[in-house]
Amino acid sequence: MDESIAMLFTNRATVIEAQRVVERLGLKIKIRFSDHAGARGAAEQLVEEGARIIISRGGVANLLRGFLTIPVVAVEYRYGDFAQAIENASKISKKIAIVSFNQGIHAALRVEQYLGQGIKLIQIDDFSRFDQTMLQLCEEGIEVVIGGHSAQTFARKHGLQSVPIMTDPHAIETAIEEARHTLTALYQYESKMQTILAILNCAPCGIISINREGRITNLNTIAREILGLGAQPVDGMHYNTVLPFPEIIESALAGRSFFRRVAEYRESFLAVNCVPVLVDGAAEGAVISLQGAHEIQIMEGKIRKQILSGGHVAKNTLKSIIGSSETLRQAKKMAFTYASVDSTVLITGETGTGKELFAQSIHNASTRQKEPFVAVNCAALPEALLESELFGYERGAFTGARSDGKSGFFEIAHGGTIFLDEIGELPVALQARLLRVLQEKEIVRVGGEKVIPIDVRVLAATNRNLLDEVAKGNFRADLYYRLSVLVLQIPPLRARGGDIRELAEYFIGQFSNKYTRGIRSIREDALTLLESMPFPGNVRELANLAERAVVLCQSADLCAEDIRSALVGGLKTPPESPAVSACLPRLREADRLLSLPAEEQRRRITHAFEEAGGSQQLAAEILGVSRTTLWRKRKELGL
Ligand SMILES: Nc1ncnc2c1ncn2[C@@H]1O[C@H](COP(=O)(O)OP(=O)(O)OP(=O)(O)O)[C@@H](O)[C@H]1O
Repeated sequence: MDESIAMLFTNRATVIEAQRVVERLGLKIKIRFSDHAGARGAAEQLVEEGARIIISRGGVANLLRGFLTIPVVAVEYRYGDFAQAIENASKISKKIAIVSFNQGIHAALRVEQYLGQGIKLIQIDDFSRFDQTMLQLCEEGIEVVIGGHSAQTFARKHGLQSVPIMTDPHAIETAIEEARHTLTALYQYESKMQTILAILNCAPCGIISINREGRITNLNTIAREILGLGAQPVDGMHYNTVLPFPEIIESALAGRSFFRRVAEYRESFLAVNCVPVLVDGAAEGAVISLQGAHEIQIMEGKIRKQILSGGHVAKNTLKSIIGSSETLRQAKKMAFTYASVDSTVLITGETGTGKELFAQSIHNASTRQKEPFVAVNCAALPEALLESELFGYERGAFTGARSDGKSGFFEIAHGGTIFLDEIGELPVALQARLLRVLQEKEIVRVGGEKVIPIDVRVLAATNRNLLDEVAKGNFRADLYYRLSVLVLQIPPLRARGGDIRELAEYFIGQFSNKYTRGIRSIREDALTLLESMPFPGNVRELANLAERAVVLCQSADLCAEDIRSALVGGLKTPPESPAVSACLPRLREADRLLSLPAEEQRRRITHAFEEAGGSQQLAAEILGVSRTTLWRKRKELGL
């Protein structure tokens, strides 16, 4: 630390005294002599050499404080210094004047009172007054001047005798002590400042601090980026040259805090927080934090992704779609093409054909693949809940609403894809809202007012003929056209020829692994049987059948008999006849379910539920329909 202290004196005696002190204390402090004229240059040189604090005396200390930006410590004049000087001066003449800068005057006053000799005491605060002071002293008959280096020089110039004020070594020691304390405080202050700067620069938002006058005292790199300031120096500039929301800042300077204010800035928006810096209850300045709307959206997306990881991801890709029939290959090719654009796709096809599989694959082949994929089954949620689930709700929107509100599926899907399955089931009132969202690309939460911009690709699916629904007035024509910018038709399994074989092998292999059944092969009779079946529940039905057959299979070769066992009401009853034809009516029964009279449908569904012990999934499997079809049916039938 001592290397950062330097001494500069214009009096050789003081230099010698200081050298003695420094040597005695074993310090490494630089000591320089300079005449009065060269003091400024000598001080600047010392700063260049690394001095962080300078010790000087009297008028020179005053002079240095005027232009140096580092602290200057003055060696004090002491009572004894003056007493000694007066004694020396008295030997020359009794007509004595002490000419001192203000620091010395208090010690000198005590000497005058003590001696009571009518010694003249002159306080000087500016070099320019020396000449005039000496002239006046000559007129008054003064013969000896006691003073520092400057006073002595001027006294001699006007023909007066001069006596120096010597420097007490203890005063030098005290000055060194003071310099060390000041340096320690300076280091602590700098370390705090550097910490604050580091905090500012690692904060994920722009931060600006201003003083009471509204002048900028600090701003971090992100604030520069947000405000487009480049490297332009802004310290000391008034905030209104860069920040266009004076009402918030002025209120903060009056002591109020603001959080999450939205301010317009260059055709975009900024989220602004602004808090006053309070000292003894009064605002001494303010700190403003800024976030660009775009950055907030990116951050939100990342957070959402972290929170939702696993929950809203699409697992499947085009590669996971099994089957090489021409119709399926065409559908895959079209899906791949659709993945390269951002338009809405309407995916149509019978239940269980793989519409969601295709939706996931489109998402995963698109540029949004790293963003959320949110699948919503419009038929599976009660109408009353669907709106708030889709669009979210604002704090206190309805009784029981979580106090902080909730983001809806559209917000969750921000940056990614939303898959609206069973879109044909969307209530008409929500159809109008959805249309607005698709057109405006922004949502307003239920019970809220704030417009939230969203960037979401919409994929919708239906197993209904939507145009028929439009004709019946159940589906808005404008929404239909908005959704069907691109259409992807997934062919039913019966139109895919060889796919049944491929899929059967795939599913049997999968379930054999899952249940560790060790099935080595699938006998040709099993595959032929499967190929001869109509599969109204399409791939889902085939997968379910394969699962049951694997569980029932007792050997390493899965045969037609295992398939037949699986067909008969699932795991319970063995088939009465091994003939393929005997199996078909059961499948067709499932197929027919949907066209049976309502009463019969009701009976069968109730029965299936009883059989399934209340499980919707199992009941759907027993009936050979998808869960959502079953859900829809139950809703229609009021079950
Ligand atoms: N080509 C395929 N390859 C592998 N698995 C498939 C294929 N097609 C469908 N599946 C599987 O069949 C099941 C049903 O598919 P998916 O849910 O995508 O059908 P969906 O048409 O959306 O049905 P719904 O209309 O009932 O919602 C899923 O388990 C899916 O993984």
